Amino acid sequence: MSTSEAARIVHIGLGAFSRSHLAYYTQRASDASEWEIIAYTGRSRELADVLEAQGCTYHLIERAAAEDRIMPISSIVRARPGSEVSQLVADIADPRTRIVSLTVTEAAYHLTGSGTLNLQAPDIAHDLEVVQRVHEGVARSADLRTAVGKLATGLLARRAEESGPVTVVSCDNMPDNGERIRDAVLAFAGAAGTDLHTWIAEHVSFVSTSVDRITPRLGAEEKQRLEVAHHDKAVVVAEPFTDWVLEGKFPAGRPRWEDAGARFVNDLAPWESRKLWLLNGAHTILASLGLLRGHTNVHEAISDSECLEAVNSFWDEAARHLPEELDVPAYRQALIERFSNPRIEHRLAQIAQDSDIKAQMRILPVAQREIAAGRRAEGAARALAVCVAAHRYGGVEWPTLGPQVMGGAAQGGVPELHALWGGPAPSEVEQVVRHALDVLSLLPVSRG
Ligand SMILES: NC(=O)c1ccc[n+]([C@@H]2O[C@H](COP(=O)([O-])OP(=O)(O)OC[C@H]3O[C@@H](n4cnc5c(N)ncnc54)[C@H](O)[C@@H]3O)[C@@H](O)[C@H]2O)c1
Ligand SMILES: O=P(O)(O)OC[C@@H](O)[C@@H](O)[C@H](O)[C@H](O)CO
Repeated sequence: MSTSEAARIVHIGLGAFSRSHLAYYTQRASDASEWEIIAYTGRSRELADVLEAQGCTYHLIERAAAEDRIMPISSIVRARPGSEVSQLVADIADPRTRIVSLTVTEAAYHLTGSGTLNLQAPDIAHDLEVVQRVHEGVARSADLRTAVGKLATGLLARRAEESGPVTVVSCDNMPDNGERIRDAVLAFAGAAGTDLHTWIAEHVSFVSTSVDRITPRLGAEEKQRLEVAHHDKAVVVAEPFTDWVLEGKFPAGRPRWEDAGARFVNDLAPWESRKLWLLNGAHTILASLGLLRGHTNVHEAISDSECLEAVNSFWDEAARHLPEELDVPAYRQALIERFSNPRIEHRLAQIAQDSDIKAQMRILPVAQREIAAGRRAEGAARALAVCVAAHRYGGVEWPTLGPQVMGGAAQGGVPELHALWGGPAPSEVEQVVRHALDVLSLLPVSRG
């Protein structure tokens, strides 16, 4: 319930996931009545309009293989389109705001391969120009496009209004997500002519998190069916499993998310690697190879022995770089069951979006660790090769694809693999590319 005294979480990137995760944990905290979420979409307006028209409440359906559990959610009190930048900036600067959270997709951070803000990215360059023109009095911050630009501008306004400390929480599937958004904000502010280092060090905490709950985008038919059944145009469907691991301080307070199962740890890195490599890495492999092999959903792809084998050989390599205490065998077993849930329609095409950026964060680190340990990284190499193949040749039948990929190898490897790799010496890249292509050529494609 909205009260003017409630502490606020300003969320950027209202979508399916923030509604199955952040809103769920906040609603289930024992001090939920003291908190409210004001949510902005990243850029589209439809969901904000739909939610506002129904009082921002909606149903979360936890969909198990056997049955549904339905939960009304009401922790969001305002839903606005990301285009309302002036209001978003004012909300970030408002002293009632204690947390700013994000789920805007990995691509929205506009990072280079090494994790720094890409100041040349067209949308970032656009926003830097807007900030410059705002200083000159000839533009409004309302014209900002990127989450980084909006967040940096909101924090600048908070500094000007002396509204006190605040915590930024990234819930996007990226390693070191808190550190990356902090560095991106500092780089953006610096490029815009403002040094925020000292103020941020004293007033803003950037918390890193690992978020885990499969929440697919609904297909049109299912959306319509659920709308009729629940009189709700904004139903969210997620798997029953959920996990949230967080590292960092909350100087302005936070909801008691631990009451809903969240875990606060001193070192997020192993949790994050387990989740990003095993779950998201496997998703990226399934999306690439599964689409090439004619599948539509995750549960179909995981039941294909070729896909399962590709996932398992990548997992075997990843597991060597994860601590025993995290019980990787149990997590792997649980993942197979989660992926196999036939009532979760998680479309491979959705997961395959921006798969080049995702592969850099989910698969490449395992390949690099394996090579550093003197091994051939066969599973990771095959995974990277299928990502590149799907990215480059998606929709093309294998008989055409095979010779094209092999032709690329003859010319010194697939250029996208080189671009993806970024790290080790070229000879190692060649070795992995060749091996990956050998493996690829052994993968028969069954369609229809
Ligand atoms: N869906 C899941 O299962 C899941 C699980 C864990 C983490 N996540 C994280 O949450 C993110 C969002 O997932 P979702 O299911 O809510 O997706 P969604 O498509 O339902 O919502 C995405 C949100 O991000 C915004 N956005 C997209 N591209 C953007 C861009 N370039 N710049 C600014 N905003 C942009 C959209 O406007 C929307 O508000 C994922 O990319 C991932 O990082 C999702
Ligand atoms: O959301 P993305 O696009 O980063 O990745 C697609 C899926 O791998 C992802 O959404 C998983 O379902 C999720 O990370 C599970 O917790």
